[in-house]
Amino acid sequence: MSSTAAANKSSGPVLDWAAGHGPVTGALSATTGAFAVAATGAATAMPPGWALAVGAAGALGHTVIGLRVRNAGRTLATRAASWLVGAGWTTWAMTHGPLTWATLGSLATIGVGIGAAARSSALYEEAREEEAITAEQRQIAAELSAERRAIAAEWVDRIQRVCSINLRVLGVERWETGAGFSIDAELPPGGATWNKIAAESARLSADARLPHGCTATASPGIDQGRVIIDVTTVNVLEEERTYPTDYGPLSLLTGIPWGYRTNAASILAYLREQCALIVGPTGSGKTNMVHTILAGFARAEDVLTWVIDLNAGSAGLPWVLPALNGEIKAEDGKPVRPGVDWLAGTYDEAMTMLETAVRVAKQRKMGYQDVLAKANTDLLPIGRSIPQIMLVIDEGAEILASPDRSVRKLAEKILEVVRIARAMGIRTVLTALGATGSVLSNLMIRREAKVRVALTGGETEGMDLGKMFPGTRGLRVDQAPYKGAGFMGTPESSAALFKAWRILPNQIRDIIAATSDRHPRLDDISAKAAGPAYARRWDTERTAWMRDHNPGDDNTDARPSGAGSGLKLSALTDQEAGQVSPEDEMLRRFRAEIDAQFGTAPDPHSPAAETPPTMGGLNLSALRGEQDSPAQQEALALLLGAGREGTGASAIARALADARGTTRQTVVGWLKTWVKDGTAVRIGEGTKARYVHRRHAPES
Ligand SMILES: Nc1ncnc2c1ncn2[C@@H]1O[C@H](COP(=O)(O)OP(=O)(O)OP(=O)(O)O)[C@@H](O)[C@H]1O
Repeated sequence: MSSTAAANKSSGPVLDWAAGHGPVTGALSATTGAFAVAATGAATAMPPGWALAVGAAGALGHTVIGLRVRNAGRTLATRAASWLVGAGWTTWAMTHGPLTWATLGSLATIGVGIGAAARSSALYEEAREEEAITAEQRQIAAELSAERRAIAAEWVDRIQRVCSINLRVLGVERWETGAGFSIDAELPPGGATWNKIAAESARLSADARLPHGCTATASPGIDQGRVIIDVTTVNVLEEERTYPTDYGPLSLLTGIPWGYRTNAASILAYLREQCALIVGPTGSGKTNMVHTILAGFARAEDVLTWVIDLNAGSAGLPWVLPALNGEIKAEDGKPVRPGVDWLAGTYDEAMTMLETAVRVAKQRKMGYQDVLAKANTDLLPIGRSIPQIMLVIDEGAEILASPDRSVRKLAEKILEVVRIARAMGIRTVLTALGATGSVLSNLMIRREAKVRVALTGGETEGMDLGKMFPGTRGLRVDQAPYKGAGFMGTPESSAALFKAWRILPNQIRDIIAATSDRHPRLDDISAKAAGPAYARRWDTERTAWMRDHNPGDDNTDARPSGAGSGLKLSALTDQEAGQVSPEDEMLRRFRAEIDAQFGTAPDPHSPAAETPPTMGGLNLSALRGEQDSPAQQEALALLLGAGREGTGASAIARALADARGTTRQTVVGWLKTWVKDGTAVRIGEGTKARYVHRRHAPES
């Protein structure tokens, strides 16, 4: 660059032949330039032949550049002529003196002439360019429509050959994802239907020599005389796609994404009224799929997820342990809530959960009569204030099919939830290793669980796609020989190939952190029905199995220093480690998290808190039970704040009525529960009866 500049400097003024000029500036520049040369040349007695030489060089220079940028011959001629005319005038003016009327007048005329010629050549150039662009577009369009015409002709021919139906193609559209195209066609008169083509999907795919995993599927068109045929040409199921990292809020009402179709579009599960059944043999990617489902529920603002996993909790634990262990913190440094609302890993806990679900459903039916009447519906309006409970039961189909008597009791409860709770916002997602025959013979499941997934992962044994997706033909297990891939059908989207996103453990942790503040709380009416069984779901003895089953934790003894991969109790001080059992510590920590969100006082049950609290914040730890309903939490705080004097149901209800709308009857229910479980003590009888928190009760 600098060397070019230096070279230019040494060789005098630079002539930029490519410099742009419009018709006016070009003409002005030419005439003023010519006049200046003529005036200077005359004054300095320059030989007039020089002007001609400069003009010839100018004409040559512009012609070369013009050729290089592919100007039209007409433009080249105009420019060269301008230079030559200008040079001729300069030579004449230098010989006769530039300052005469004749020379000046002729110069002005030449200027106007050059301007007009330049304008006309510019217009010509523009028109030429436009014409070239249009021709190019015409060619692209012609090629495209030739391609479309070729596709149309090929498929008309194919469908005639395979299905004996003579279609008239109305349009062919290539997908933006580049993974295939859709054909919109008219069925011939005489009663041909789209199903006939749909039924021949496999034969059509084979005839078209589509790659594995690609299909030609027919679906209804805009009316019954039309058909849409979607043809995938690129196998997106073959690649591994991780769960999209946008963990933004979702709603059950607008659908939860469970994976993607062969055209790379997401597929949504609508579960307000439907239950779901997911079948996948070992190694097909079923656990991964359950995590994808739990991720969607965690992101939803109107869902509380209850998980039953009697298989060592592998489906639920990754959603609980990182939060319980304090391994992850929210952005503001606060502890996070687990990604699921309740996890049952033992038979007893599962039974407790199912019984609670039945109670909640029944209570909702009674307690929300006014809400239903006001909304003029028999479907409970689900939202953040009344969340839907999604009961995810890993290998639930095996529970349903079990001959074991005690397991049958669980099965009966599952079926009861499925049967009674649709309107009241409790739905189930059952997974199955393969016992679909016996499960699908159950009328209740057939009727209520219409969101269905069959993960094949290349497994052909025991896969009865016909039973899973009745009425859908042309699905073959070998079309999806990849882990995490299979078929999914919902009432809104007919059964077709799909793949679940791969979700990695660090994504699960990120989702727990990102959604911690988003989870709803169980509404008061449901929380009341759920009672202590729900409120104490994270109690030590009830969560002990999580520690026992923690992967890699082969020594289930207390491990206070947090060594190894078991529950990490690293937050324990040395002193506490010596005195507190790991179970109590886990409970203490979890309560501390709740306290961190709602109060400030230490847990009186931990050794460090034997001295009375010095601060007067909410102390939910003191209540030995996580109370999820905010109204209930406030009621407990009022009880605690009432000290030795105690308080009564009316006083608590009065305090809560405005902000929470809590009735006296509800408070009476809570007080009874607290007396029963030892949280509160009832003192006095009749009108003098009052309730005192056990910390302030006379005997303590
Ligand atoms: N959607 C997916 N995309 C890509 N790979 C997947 C997907 N799902 C699962 N895999 C792969 O398959 C392996 C097995 O998945 P997963 O553990 O979910 O299967 P599973 O059916 O639950 O098997 P098991 O019953 O043995 O636990 C995973 O480790 C992963 O490598």
